[in-house]
Amino acid sequence: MSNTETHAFQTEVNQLLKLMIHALYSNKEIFLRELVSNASDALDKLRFEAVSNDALHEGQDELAIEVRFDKEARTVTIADNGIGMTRDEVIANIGTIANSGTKKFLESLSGDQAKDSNLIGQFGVGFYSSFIVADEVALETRKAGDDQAQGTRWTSKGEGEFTLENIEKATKGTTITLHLKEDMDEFLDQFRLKNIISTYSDHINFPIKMVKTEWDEEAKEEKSTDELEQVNKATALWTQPKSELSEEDYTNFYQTISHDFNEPLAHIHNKVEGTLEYTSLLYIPKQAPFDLYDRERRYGLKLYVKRVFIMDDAEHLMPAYLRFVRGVIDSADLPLNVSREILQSNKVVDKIRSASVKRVLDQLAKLAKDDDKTLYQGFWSQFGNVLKEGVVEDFANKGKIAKLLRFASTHEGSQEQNVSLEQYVDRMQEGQEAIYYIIADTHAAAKGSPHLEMFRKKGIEVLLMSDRIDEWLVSHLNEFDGKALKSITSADLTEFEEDAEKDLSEEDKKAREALTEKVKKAVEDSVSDVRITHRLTDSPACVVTAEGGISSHMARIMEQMGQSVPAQKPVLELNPEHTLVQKLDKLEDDEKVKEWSLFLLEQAQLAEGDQLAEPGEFIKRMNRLLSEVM
Ligand SMILES: Nc1ncnc2c1ncn2[C@@H]1O[C@H](COP(=O)(O)OP(=O)(O)OP(=O)(O)O)[C@@H](O)[C@H]1O
Repeated sequence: MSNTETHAFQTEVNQLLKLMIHALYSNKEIFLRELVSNASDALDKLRFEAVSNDALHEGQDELAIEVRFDKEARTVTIADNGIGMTRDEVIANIGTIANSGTKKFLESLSGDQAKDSNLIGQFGVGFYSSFIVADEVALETRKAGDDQAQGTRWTSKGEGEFTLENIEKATKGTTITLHLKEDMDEFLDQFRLKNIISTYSDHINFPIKMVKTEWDEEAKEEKSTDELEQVNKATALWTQPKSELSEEDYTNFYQTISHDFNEPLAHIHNKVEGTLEYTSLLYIPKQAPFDLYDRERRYGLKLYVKRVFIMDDAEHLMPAYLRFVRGVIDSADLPLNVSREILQSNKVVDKIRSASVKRVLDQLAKLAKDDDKTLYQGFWSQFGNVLKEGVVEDFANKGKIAKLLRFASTHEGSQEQNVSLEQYVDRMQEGQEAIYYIIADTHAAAKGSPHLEMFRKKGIEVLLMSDRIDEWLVSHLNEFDGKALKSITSADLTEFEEDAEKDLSEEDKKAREALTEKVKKAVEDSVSDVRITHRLTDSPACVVTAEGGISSHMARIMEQMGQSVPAQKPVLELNPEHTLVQKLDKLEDDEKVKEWSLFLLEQAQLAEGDQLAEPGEFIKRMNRLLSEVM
């Protein structure tokens, strides 16, 4: 029974294919790198599974990839004798987009081809890159260990649908045949294909073979022989000494394992010998993938044991906050049958992990120190928010990570996060004890906050934070270089009190006390205290968080996350220099005092980005007060 079925591609796949063909046209030879990389993964998987089940080899001990071309049929074929796929796996893997990150990527496309072409760099291209050069693709596969009658053929012209049928396939593994488009004859050439393989796939861990050609003197052309020859070095790149590897080798290997066609930002290659023996080749990408914040996102590290691939996404080898790191770790000290469970609590893994984390952080510190800041700033804009998680997550490296943080600040005035805590400390004023910051929902709200007025006047720098994670960040980063981090919206800013009150007469002090008492009585249901402010110059009032309380910004985040937040009353601070407050001070009618006090409280809450409990009441009150003065 051939059991032929035709399936429609998910609509997104069509969209993706079109975009890919357009965006990668000038890079079209990468199709071979992608297919060889998939073949190599399939061989890796077979080798790993065959450790516990030798029968999976089906008597073929050599694992290899074969690349052939046929000038008459105009095809290029890539075959592997790896793990293969069942019919169900073909349906799940090829022609469907199961990965939620990919779905999000597709949703973000604008439909404008030029703009979207830039985005494709954030997405791994993989199997679909076949359609850049082919107008018809056939994939024949059989799972290792299955009966030879259980093979599957998948064919598609890349235009909306694919067909599946059952076939007999004598050998395990996958063969992909590309029927080249009209203008792709350049790939029907031994020299060209060999050249692409040695450029991109020289260090694939398995032999890549092609049919040997010989010069035919009579016909005056290269003729195929019956022999196969190996066309790549097939040495795992990470086992080579650094001195023998070029930047280009490192980049090509990165692109092979990551399916990213950007260059990496940096690579870190180490061979460790001694009590522990392992090699690590870690890459920091330039661009964040789309699913960086997806909880189910795969990690980018591959684990090998003595050059045998063990697993992808080895999440125990890197903490979550460095989940963007890609690369390979090859250990000589782990057993081949190591499982994810074993990795979770294994001393060898712990040591490799902490050394690898240190290497990545050191590399980042090196980049951050560069005279040319563009690379580090580029990194920060892509991965800064993920790195901040490290302050919360990685106690041992908190100090190192803190040095890598970058913030927007009143010193620069721009939205770009480019000020380090070290720079801030260097610029601190004489006698300044704390590092001041403000957190708001947006950069504009932080920058426009009335709380900054006094700091501006005194010329004290304030860090402007507006990322979602910043509240957690500062709650775990109490100090830097011996200086406390202090929110300028917290009630506790006593260091400025003395300065503000030193020229006041006793009489003035008493008058101010009377004012705060009067206002407190008027709005005592809504506030925890009323004080004279030290932080305002232009605004009449502001609200601050009571000591030990949760900031209103934090309360909002917690509410959005569905957590219950205990009701809290803010502290209302009044600016005695402001006309409105001076007029309020002169009012005698209790009702009027209450109206004006509530009005000042509510406008201060609005300036803070808080939601008013009764916005309608606020409007009514404001209109009443306005009509009185008009
Ligand atoms: N030669 C092959 N042998 C066995 N399975 C394969 C082969 N080629 C592809 N696959 C399966 O199809 C899946 C999808 O391949 P595809 O190239 O689209 O993406 P990918 O390799 O998973 O990676 P990425 O999303 O990083 O590009 C693979 O994960 C693998 O399970």
